[in-house]
Amino acid sequence: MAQAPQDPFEWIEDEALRRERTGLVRGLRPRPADSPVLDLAGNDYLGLTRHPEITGAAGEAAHRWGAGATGSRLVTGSTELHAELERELAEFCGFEAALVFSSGYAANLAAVTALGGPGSLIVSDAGNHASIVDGCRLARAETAITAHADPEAVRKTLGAHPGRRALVVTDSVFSVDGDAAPLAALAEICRAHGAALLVDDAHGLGVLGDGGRGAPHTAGIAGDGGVVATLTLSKSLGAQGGAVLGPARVIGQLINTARTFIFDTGLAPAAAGAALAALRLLRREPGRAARVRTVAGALYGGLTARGLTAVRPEAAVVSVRAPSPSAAVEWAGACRSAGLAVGCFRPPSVPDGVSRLRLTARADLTDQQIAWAVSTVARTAPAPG
Ligand SMILES: Cc1ncc(COP(=O)(O)O)c(C=O)c1O
Repeated sequence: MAQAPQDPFEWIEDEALRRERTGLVRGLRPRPADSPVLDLAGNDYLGLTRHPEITGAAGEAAHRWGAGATGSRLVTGSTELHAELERELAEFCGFEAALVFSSGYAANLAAVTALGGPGSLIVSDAGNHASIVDGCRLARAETAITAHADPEAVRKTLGAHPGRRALVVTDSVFSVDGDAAPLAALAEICRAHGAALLVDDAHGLGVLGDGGRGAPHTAGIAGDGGVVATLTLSKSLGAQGGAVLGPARVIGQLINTARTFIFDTGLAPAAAGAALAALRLLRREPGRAARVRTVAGALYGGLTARGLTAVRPEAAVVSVRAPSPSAAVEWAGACRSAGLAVGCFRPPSVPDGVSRLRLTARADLTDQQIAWAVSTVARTAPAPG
């Protein structure tokens, strides 16, 4: 008798069961447009995503150029919006040239794979964002993972491979804990070893330094011939998309070899228009960057004064330690029920044993909202285990 055919997705149920047992189930919930919840989970650091100037620019761009880019820019060409955005981003952050991508994720895949090819060495910080990790996997280079924010480990690794083409890659501000990379030291080490340095400044743009020009500019390394940066347009600029900034010859190399540029539809005109309008607004109102840092400091100060363990924030991310994945989920849920949305980080987004609530500072928060957010997080905290 013929056997009943096997269920091709039985394994999914086994995995789902395992996630349930370990408190790691993820799911989507509806997001009403006019939610009364105070949002400290998103990355709208400058409070620009609903700013009428930005949404207006997005609408105008879509009206003029279409809702989508319709293809790769190598096929359909570059709109003046894309060109202006690239010119102004590069100039603002202190680099020679820029190239925009459909996301920060795609920008990181592009930069890591194009600059760290087969035969080369990539030296990547253990705390780097998943898009860098994936870039390393796709690059087909030898990858050395170094201890978190440890320049001496980078020096030692490069020293063990003299004369080898090498790329050192790091987040400027790390996504989970909001701590900073030692950029000046890394740049000096890279210079001494003839290695390139790639800095993912997703969390620095719009927040760090003079008017929000970002971490490489602040560290005084933006114009170095060996330094390249990646950005996202989806956090401080309130839009969507990503960019790579660096010497013109690096940008030329990306246009010719980066698969996420060549085989991906270009950045949507609405996103390019919104990001450009946000960048111009930031230049007009540079105080927004400093305000984000003040708000982050006030959140951190309030939370630690109430006995919670948090990491001193370098930019907008304020990370609070949770005792376990399930405690983090319950804590974030209790905050939401009280009207406060906070991020909840647990494995596999972060290493085992590391669960966090993450609050993101926003320039448009009032002092009253900050005080209320602090008291809500403290009041809903799980009892110390
Ligand atoms: C450090 C870092 N790099 C890259 C990205 C990816 O950017 P995007 O969301 O634009 O793809 C993020 C976003 O979460 C990030 O935090």
